[in-house]
Amino acid sequence: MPQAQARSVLPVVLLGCGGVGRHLLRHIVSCRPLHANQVRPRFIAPPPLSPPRFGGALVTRTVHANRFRWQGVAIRVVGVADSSSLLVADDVRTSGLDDALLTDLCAAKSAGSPLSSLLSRGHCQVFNKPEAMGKVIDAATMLGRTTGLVLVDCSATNDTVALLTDAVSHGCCVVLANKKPLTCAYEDYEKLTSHFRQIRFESTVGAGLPVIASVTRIIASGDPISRIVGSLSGTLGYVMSELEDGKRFSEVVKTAKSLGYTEPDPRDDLSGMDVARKALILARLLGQQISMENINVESLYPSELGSEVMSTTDFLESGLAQLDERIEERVKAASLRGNVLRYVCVISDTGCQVGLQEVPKDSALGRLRGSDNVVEIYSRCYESSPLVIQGAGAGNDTTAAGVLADIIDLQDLFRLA
Ligand SMILES: NC(=O)C1=CN([C@@H]2O[C@H](COP(=O)(O)OP(=O)(O)OC[C@H]3O[C@@H](n4cnc5c(N)ncnc54)[C@H](OP(=O)(O)O)[C@@H]3O)[C@@H](O)[C@H]2O)C=CC1
Ligand SMILES: N[C@@H](CC=O)C(=O)O
Repeated sequence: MPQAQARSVLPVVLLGCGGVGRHLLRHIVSCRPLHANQVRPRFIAPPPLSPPRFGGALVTRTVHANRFRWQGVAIRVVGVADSSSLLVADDVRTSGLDDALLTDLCAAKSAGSPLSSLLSRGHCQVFNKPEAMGKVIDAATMLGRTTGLVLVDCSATNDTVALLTDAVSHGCCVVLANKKPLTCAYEDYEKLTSHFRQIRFESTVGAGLPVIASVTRIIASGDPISRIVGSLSGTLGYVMSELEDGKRFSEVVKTAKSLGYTEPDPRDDLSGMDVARKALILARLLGQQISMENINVESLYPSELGSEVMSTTDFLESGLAQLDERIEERVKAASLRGNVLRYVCVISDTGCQVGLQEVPKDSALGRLRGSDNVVEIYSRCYESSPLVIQGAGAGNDTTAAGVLADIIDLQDLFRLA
């Protein structure tokens, strides 16, 4: 029978409360009962055995009862930041933002209100940038040395790299949905991942799909991975399969955005850069010391429609439609040959490429529908029959679920309360 409940408390600071960040907060709140009662055996070293006084059988039972305790987990959200400010609990060492406040925070951000609109609720403070980032470092320094802290990056910016690296060096853990900190300069990547046990980034590739976990396990087993091939963009997968049904490119891209599949600026998807980032994350995991410049990337729009020339809004309102005709022609040409278009990523010892390919309609890639990703991993053990991972590869819900699973996966590094 379980002994008295022991609990790990995981203090969390969330960077970014957009589509993914808000879903994460909702998942944290709704999963509290599940996590509190997590039935996971935890090994507790038994006390040294004294000579049996009451006979062997009794001693054996006592040792077993002591060996396993049942552990629950409590996630304490101590701070939430957006692009301009940080909402933080009054005393991050002892308290978090309560669930009612987190729920209201999600509603306020969805309605476009600033985090400061929640100040009247009490037990929290708001700091605006740049002071806000200093406060995150203060919390990371203090909690990293004592209880531990998980810094969760659900932003879509390069600006968090220094902060995350600093936090890791103070003993904090990091969980990423944001791919940019892992696709920065190689030296920065090395620093950030130098304490590999403290960092999780499953959702950066394939959203909630276990791609990183599978690659990491194969590497750990000494089975050399020779090639990874796949369709790693939920947005481009959705767009390409909708085009087969005769829909207009500009319309399906807007729908993909409304479904939460695209990056904040959909040009990140259409340029191939988002897939290239995923390819770089996987290639670096395989030990390749490469950077973005080493990846061949095919963009689906010309530089005249780039972010240096027009805003995201202008691109969506007028730029996107300029692409309809040329994409439609490519789809039709492929169809005449019995093929469909898929945005394919290939990572091997000889290089990384991401781009549009014609593939047979009845192939594994050709059969993909909607936002599904598919990844084939080839290694010595998986050479003639690759390991295949397939399923929903984008969306706020599944991505946030992947982030939450990563946070929970860190529980063994945290103290029991
Ligand atoms: N959607 C998906 O399917 C998947 C998404 N991801 C990744 O998840 C991340 C989040 O995506 P999504 O939620 O759609 O993006 P959103 O644009 O909806 O949200 C981004 C959030 O980050 C905040 N932010 C911007 N800069 C900073 C900063 N310097 N510090 C703290 N917060 C900041 C924004 O603030 P403000 O509210 O003020 O604008 C916003 O709250 C992205 O990196 C994306 O690539 C990964 C896998 C799948
Ligand atoms: N925009 C991305 C989201 C996940 O990384 C995609 O479409 O795959």
